Amino acid sequence: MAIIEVTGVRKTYAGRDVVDGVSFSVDEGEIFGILGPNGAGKTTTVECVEGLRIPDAGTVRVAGLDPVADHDRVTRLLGAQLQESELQAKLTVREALELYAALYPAPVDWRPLADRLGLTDRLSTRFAKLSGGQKQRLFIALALIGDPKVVVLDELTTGLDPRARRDTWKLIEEIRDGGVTVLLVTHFMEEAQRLCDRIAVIDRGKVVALDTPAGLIRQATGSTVISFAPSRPLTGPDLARLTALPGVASVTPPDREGALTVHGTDETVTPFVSLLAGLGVTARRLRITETSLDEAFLDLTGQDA
Ligand SMILES: Nc1ncnc2c1ncn2[C@@H]1O[C@H](COP(=O)(O)OP(=O)(O)OP(=O)(O)O)[C@@H](O)[C@H]1O
Repeated sequence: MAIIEVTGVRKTYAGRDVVDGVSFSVDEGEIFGILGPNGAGKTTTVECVEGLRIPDAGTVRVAGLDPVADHDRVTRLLGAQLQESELQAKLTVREALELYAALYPAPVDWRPLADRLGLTDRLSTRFAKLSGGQKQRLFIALALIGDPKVVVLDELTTGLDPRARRDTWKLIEEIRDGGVTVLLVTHFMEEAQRLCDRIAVIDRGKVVALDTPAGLIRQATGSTVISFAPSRPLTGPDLARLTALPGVASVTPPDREGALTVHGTDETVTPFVSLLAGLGVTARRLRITETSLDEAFLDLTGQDA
C-alpha cells in the first residue's frame, strides 16, 4: 500500500520549473531513493512531501493526508532529518533528545533510542563537539523520536568517512526493518544500490526513470559488460563482426594489456562466444559482468551524480 503519493508536482522559481510534473508513490515499509545530479530538484520535491514547500501544481499525500492542509497530523507521522544549522552548538545530546521528545504527543523513550544509535556515552557532549558521524546519528534519533511511520533523510551520509557511512547504512536498514518507511535523497550510487528497494532518478525536475536498482541497470544501454583479451589482435572485418553482434552498444579499443570491453545485452553473450570460436580466437581473462549503477545513472541522465 502506498504511504506517500506524489502526483504531477510542479514547483516554479523565477519562471523556471525546478520540479516539473514529478509523480511517484512509495509503498509502506520500503526504502525509496531519490537520486539525481546537483540542482535536479530532489530537495524541493521531498520538502513538498514534508509540507515545507507548497507545490504550484499537483498533489502530495502522506498516509492520505495533505502535508500543507493537514500539517500537524503529517508532522506526527513523518520524521524529518534536521539540517546542521537547526541545532544550537551548545545543546547537549541529552538536551536535544529531551527537547524534541517534548514536541511530540507520543514520543518513543529516547534512552533506548540513544542506545541503539550508539549515543549513550555522548549524552553530555555538546552538539558542536560531536563528530560528523555522531551528529548524523543524533539527527536520525531526532527524526525517529516522534515514532513516525515515514522518515525523510536528505544527503544523510554526505561528508562521512566510508566507515561511518556504512554504519549509517546499517542503521537505515534497521529503521526499515522496524517497519518505518524511508524516503532517502542521495548522491551516492553505492548507497542507493545497497539500500533502496526502488529509486526515482530525477533529472532537471523530471523523473527520468523509476525502478529497482537492478531494473535501472537493465534499462541502461550496454548493461552487460564483456571484457576479454583476444589471443590475437582483432582488427578490420573481425572487429566489425564483433561490433555488429546482437545488442552491442559499443566496443572500447584495447587497453594497455590488450583487453577489449564490449557493452551489450544478455543477447550478446552466446553469439560472442560463437564468433570467437569461429575465428579461432581464445578469450583470455574473460569477464562478463553487469554495468554499475553509476554507469546506468550516466546513461539515464547523461551526466554524473
Ligand atoms: N527557494 C528557492 N528560490 C529559487 N530557486 C530555488 C529555491 N529552492 C531551490 N531553487 C533552485 O531549484 C533547483 C533545484 O534545487 P534542489 O535543492 O531541489 O535540487 P537538488 O536536486 O536537491 O540539488 P542538490 O543535490 O545540489 O542539493 C536549483 O537550481 C535551486 O537553485
